[in-house]
This record gives sequence, C-alpha cells and structure tokens, in this order.
Amino acid sequence: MEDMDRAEGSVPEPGEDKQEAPLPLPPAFLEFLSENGLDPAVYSTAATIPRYIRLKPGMESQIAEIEGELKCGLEKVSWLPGFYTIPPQVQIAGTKAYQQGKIYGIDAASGAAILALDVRPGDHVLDLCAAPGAKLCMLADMLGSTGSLTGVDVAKHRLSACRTMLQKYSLGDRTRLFVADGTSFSILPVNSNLRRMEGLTDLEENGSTFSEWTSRRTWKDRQKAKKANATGSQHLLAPSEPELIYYGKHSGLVGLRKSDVLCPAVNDETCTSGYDKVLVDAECTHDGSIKHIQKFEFWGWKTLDRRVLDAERTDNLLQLQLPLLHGLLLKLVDTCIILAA
Ligand SMILES: C[S@@+](CC[C@H](N)C(=O)[O-])C[C@H]1O[C@@H](n2cnc3c(N)ncnc32)[C@H](O)[C@@H]1O
Repeated sequence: MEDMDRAEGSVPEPGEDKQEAPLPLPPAFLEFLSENGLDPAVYSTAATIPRYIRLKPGMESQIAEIEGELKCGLEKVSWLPGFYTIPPQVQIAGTKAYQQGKIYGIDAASGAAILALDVRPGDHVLDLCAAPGAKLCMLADMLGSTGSLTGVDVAKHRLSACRTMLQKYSLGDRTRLFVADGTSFSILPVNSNLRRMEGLTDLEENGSTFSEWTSRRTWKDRQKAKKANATGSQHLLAPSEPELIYYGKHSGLVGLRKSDVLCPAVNDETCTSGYDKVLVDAECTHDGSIKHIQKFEFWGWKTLDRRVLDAERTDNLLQLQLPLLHGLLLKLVDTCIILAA
C-alpha cells in the first residue's frame, strides 16, 4: 500500500527553497486535466497556499508562545474553529509546540469533513480507515468526556501510529482501536445493557474479561507478532478477526466479557444500537490535491503515473470504497456518513 499520508515535515514542502516554475507534469496527467477542464497552472501555486494547523483545545492562552516557537504569526481561520494558517514554508515537526502536543498538523479540508459530521456530546463515533489519525484526534477532541470513539484500519503499523498520537495528545480515554477490514467490521459501540463483570479476581476472570489496558503484551501476542514479522505480513493483512490494539479507561470495555464485545450473538437484543456518526476516509487518488501532486517533484514524476493515473489502481480504489460504504449501510449507521475521500 502506498503511503500518501506522511507525517508532517517528512517531505520538503514544494516551493520551499525555490521560485515557483511550471511543473513538468506528465503528459497523461496534462491530458487528464484538459479532459476535465482544469488549468495545469493551479498545480504551481502551492507556495501561495497557506499551511494549516489545529490548536489543541485549551491551548488558546499559549498562542503567543507557540508563535514564538514557530517563528511566525498564527492567523485564525474564521470558518473552522481551532484552525490557524501559517506560511507554507514553516515546518512544524521539529518544533516544541508540535512535539509537546499543543498543535496538530491537519489540513482545512480534513477539518471541514469532521466539522460536517456534527459530533454531539454522547455520540458513538466510528472512524473507518482511521490511520494515521489526524481526524481521529479531532473527533476525540470534539467528543471530550462523553460518548465513544472507535477507530478501525486494516494496516496495523499505521493504526499503531494512531495509538501513539492518542497517547501524545492525551486523547485515548474513550477510544478503541481495531485492526480490521472496514468492509466487514461489525463490532458495535459498547451498549449499556451488556453485563459488567466487576470485582472478579484475576483467577475467576481467566483472561475472558477486559481489564484496564496495558501496553505489556502477553506471551501469545508476542509469539503472534514474531510470526507476523517473520512472514512480513504485519504490514499487509488484516487479521481474520478484528484485533483490538488499544482501548481507553473510559471506552466502556473494562469489566465486559470479551466474547460479548468481540463476537456478539446474532440478533442479540443488547446489540441493537449502532454508531451515531461514521467517518469513512478511504484512500483516494489525490489528483485533486495541489500539495500532494507537487510532492511528486520530490518522489519522481514517474510515480505519479503509477500512484494516481493507473486505471487499475483507480478501479481498485473504487472496489475498496464501495464495499466500505455498503457494509455501513447494511449494518451500522444510525445517523450520518461522511465520505472524506
Ligand atoms: C486516507 S488514509 C486515512 C487517513 C486518516 N483518516 C487520517 O485522518 O489520518 C486511508 C486509510 O485507509 C486504510 N484502509 C485501506 N483499506 C482499508 C480497509 N479495507 N479497511 C480499513 N481500512 C482500510 C489504509 O490503511 C489507510 O490508513
């Protein structure tokens, strides 16, 4: 799987060190633009497009300090709460403000999709295709201390990055993270009707109920990881059953029987309510993203053909996106879907 969602600052920003010049876009891409009535000149304008950051809620009083660290002013985005623009050449990854979890690197389009989801206190939110987690963090910030958030991604190493993000920004309390294929994911939000097994001793519990999450892995898990490493499969395949790689203290799982949560009986009356809001952020071609297209100057223009223009790849993306939506419509959604791709 190609990784188009690189961490902030890992790829030089287009136009950072040099004057903008017309990009040597491949003929097939120029043809694609012409067929769709698009002016290729827009892809040379990245130097004029601001960079966006999101302020961690509660950090408003530290704006002056953050401006000092970033060595630039923060300009409020009037239509997107918590978002600010900074000049495009400013790199945030090496700054204290970013490392200490005061700001997020996230673009305005992503923020707009989350805002449109209209998350309300108490909502149970599902983020399908959650990694590396910029939107998941925004959802967690919006939920605050109510409701629940479930993040799902097929790539374990990418979902582990989400876990790191949640921990860095102290956001994981109400969150669960499942490595799973989103097209068949059917685990519901925790339902208050499920019986909690409280006050059991370790012996009685016998590993069959959720106790508080710990990063310490069992011998069985370590063996599994070793095997996956040896076969190189950890980056590629979803496990046949969803694998829970993180859950927060208030995600509702502590004290519940694993079997009730992970394999609920079909038509179980405790499992009738689905998620209130669902975000599906499946992979896309990125052909509409000026900044992404400019990055091919760094990655090599040939890879643009392979990653963006290849008809087979586009068809494959469609074959991924449709089942993701279809699965949701059949099983999960109470209220709302946003397709961010
Ligand atoms: C555009 S990225 C998601 C970006 C993410 N929402 C964020 O804000 O950082 C697409 C993600 O979809 C995941 N993905 C692809 N196929 C999937 C599937 N069948 N089920 C679940 N996740 C999938 C990829 O591993 C990748 O992490």
